Amino acid sequence: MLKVEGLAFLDWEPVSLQVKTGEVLCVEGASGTGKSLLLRAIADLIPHAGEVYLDGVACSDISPTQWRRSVSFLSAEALWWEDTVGAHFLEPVPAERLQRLALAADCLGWEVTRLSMGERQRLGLLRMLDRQPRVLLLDEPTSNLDAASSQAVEDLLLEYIKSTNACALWVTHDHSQAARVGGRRLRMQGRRLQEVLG
Ligand SMILES: Nc1ncnc2c1ncn2[C@@H]1O[C@H](COP(=O)(O)OP(=O)(O)OP(=O)(O)O)[C@@H](O)[C@H]1O
Repeated sequence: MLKVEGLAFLDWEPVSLQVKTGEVLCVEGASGTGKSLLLRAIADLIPHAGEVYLDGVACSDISPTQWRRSVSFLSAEALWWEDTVGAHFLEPVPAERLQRLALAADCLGWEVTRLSMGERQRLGLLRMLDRQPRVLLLDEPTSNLDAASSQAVEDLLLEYIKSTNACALWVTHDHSQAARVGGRRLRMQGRRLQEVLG
């Protein structure tokens, strides 16, 4: 479904990989090894060589807006550009989703400036799902969350991926999270991406 061929950025070795429908591929590696750069290159947010295909369609053959709507990058620190939370959403957020992530029922009416780091992260995730992406590029999606909130986010993401036939590349520093959510695991080391065996 997602095919990355010879994707090269800065002086990292070219990356080739495939992520199948319904699959979650975890990316681990020490800080500064290039995990975020990899996700940003796949989302076409930074200059790169090589090509990325979604269901056989090359990124270079469609508009950047179309690509990023389908292949969505979630930063650990999501940006907010409107004054209120709700102005960032295209559709009403189901009350059940807010409740699952322990978010207040009225939080869409809040000013963005009042949000805690954890609220920003959980709402950033809901904003991404609001666009119904096919590929989720998740950069430490639970880095600001406590254990219970992290579990709720993992459950929601896995349910979304399964029910919509999406797929994900999931960057995490948490080995237990990688074991819970991922099948295949990859590691960034020495400017190259390697498969973690066993
Ligand atoms: N435009 C750039 N030019 C040169 N180096 C860059 C550029 N952008 C990022 N870097 C460097 O590339 C390296 C990898 O950055 P990246 O954000 O991908 O790391 P990471 O593996 O996601 O780290 P962390 O786990 O700390 O989030 C860092 O040393 C960063 O300073």
